[in-house]
Amino acid sequence: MAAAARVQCHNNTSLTGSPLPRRRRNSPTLHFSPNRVNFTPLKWIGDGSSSCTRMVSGPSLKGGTTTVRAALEEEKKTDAVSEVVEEEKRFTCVMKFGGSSVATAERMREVADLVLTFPEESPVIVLSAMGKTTNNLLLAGEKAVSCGVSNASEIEELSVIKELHLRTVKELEIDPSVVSSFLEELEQLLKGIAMMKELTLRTRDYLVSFGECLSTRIFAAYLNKIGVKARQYDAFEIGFITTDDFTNGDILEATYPAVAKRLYDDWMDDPAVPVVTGFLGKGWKTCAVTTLGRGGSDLTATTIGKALGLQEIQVWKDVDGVLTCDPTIYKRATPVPFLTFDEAAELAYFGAQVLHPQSMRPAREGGIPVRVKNSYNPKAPGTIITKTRDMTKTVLTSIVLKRNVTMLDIASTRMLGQVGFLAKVFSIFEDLEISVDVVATSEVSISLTLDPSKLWSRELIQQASSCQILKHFVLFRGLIFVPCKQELDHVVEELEKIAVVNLAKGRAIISLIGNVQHSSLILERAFHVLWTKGINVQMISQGASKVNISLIVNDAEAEGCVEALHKSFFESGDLSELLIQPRLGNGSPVRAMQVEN
Ligand SMILES: Nc1ncnc2c1ncn2[C@@H]1O[C@H](COP(=O)(O)OP(=O)(O)O)[C@@H](O)[C@H]1O
Ligand SMILES: N[C@@H](CC(=O)OP(=O)(O)O)C(=O)O
Repeated sequence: MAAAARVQCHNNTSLTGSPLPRRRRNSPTLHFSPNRVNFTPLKWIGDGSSSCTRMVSGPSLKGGTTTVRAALEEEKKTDAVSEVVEEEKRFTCVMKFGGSSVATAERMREVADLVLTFPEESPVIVLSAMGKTTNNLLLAGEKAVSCGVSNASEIEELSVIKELHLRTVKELEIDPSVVSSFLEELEQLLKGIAMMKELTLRTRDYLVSFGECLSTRIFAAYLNKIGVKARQYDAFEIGFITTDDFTNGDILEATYPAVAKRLYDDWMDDPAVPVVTGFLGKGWKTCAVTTLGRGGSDLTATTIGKALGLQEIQVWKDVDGVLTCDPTIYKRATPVPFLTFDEAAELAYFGAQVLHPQSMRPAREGGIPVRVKNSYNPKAPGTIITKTRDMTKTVLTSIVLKRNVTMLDIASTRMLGQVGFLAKVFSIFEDLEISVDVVATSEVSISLTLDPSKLWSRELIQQASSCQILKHFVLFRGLIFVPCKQELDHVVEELEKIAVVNLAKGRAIISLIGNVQHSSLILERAFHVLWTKGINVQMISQGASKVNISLIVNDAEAEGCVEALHKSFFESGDLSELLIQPRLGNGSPVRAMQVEN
């Protein structure tokens, strides 16, 4: 990113393959140059030949501007030049900042500085809600259901949200009216929930949307204040169309052209850095605000990346990239420099909070690299995620833990043949809208695990830090979900019509993300480690994705397993050396001669 991007084109030939819609011509040509805290004319450097070269950034403005004018006059605004001029208006990247990156006024300032340190970029900014605001909104909503209308204004989390946002605008010295009407509306909404004594999924999505609506308004106002022209956008107003699955909306195809058109049209009319709400969309039938699932701002960023055909998607977090395991589980986790979309998607699906499970899809489809960076440590190289990478020396990339998993062993009562049996089992899960994570089958039985975030009631009770009985609950993004016994009983009841069911709670999935081409080496290591610790693996599955091997163990033992596995795979020498030294059963390397034989 440090080097200036150069785009070369030949006169009278258009730039081919541009994913951008055609735009009005002859509009003023503007370039995002944050060093000057304003937009400046782009620079051109004529090379005297039949081709012209556009310098996207560089030290001198003067000569470049003259050259543009000369070129425009000389060429009488030929198609080729017009195309180059249009090309210049492209956004180059999307920069998404998560809640931890914009948790306070100071952090917002740092993020603005960070954006300004990339003068060669013409970014679209995506923001999440400040700090823990989404969790606080959810908790406030839950409390409102039972607190009574007269107490709704006193909900502790509402005060925390108000205080944080008012303090932030004050510290950033921007007009409080940017947030005040939203905060009043939020209070009214909580009173409404208290009056109805009900919090539907639709209302819940509307409620949490306040977080991103507030953070983006503050940040855009701050950029404007420091002289960088910025424009705030609510994603649900600019074409983010989703399914009507409240709390878990899926982005629909219509989103891509709609978002591209809106952002480009606005830029052409009045150039300004777009600051877009992450996480939010609009249901295509209901037209109500939807959310993309927790952590959904990553998906917003990759969707914009694909829509605009950008060069890069950056997701800025509070860690030095994707790490070899969750640093809150084992602190000696280290950054993984390169990942494929498949590895990242698998890692996210199997529980690594660092990325939204669906977020890799648009990036993969658009072939756009995703860079995971640390906004607290921008110098760290981070992780770059691309379609392919050299896997020859890769054994294991990362270890992911998904906790509080329920495992079901389902054995056929032989009322159905094998094919009918599997189909019936899965149709039961489909009817009950319960996701299955890991599956292992034999002719007459099937073992599987259920996705805890789907299975367990959405009822929130309290924040993790104050809970004494953590082990009995699903912990998800700092919130605790109480188990919904009814839901589970219902699954078992349905399955028992065709099978004998054994239900085991308190399990964990340890996913080994890596090169499954070397599965024997991975499994040999993993089983050796677990055997040494006296741990029995209860189920194993090698995913069709070719990047994941999942092991099911008791939840209580899971963290210890991750730590031991991490030590063995990442802290005891370079495993790739073993790839050219196949081992004998006793663990000793085979001699080169024997390999050749
Ligand atoms: N393999 C992993 N690599 C990096 N972070 C991980 C991993 N697994 C879990 N995490 C957690 O994900 C967090 C970052 O994700 P998230 O909280 O969604 O960031 P943000 O809110 O900034 O987008 C980290 O602080 C870390 O605790
Ligand atoms: N604010 C939403 C969306 C999001 O993406 O957040 P973050 O980027 O902080 O993970 C959430 O907490 O789920």
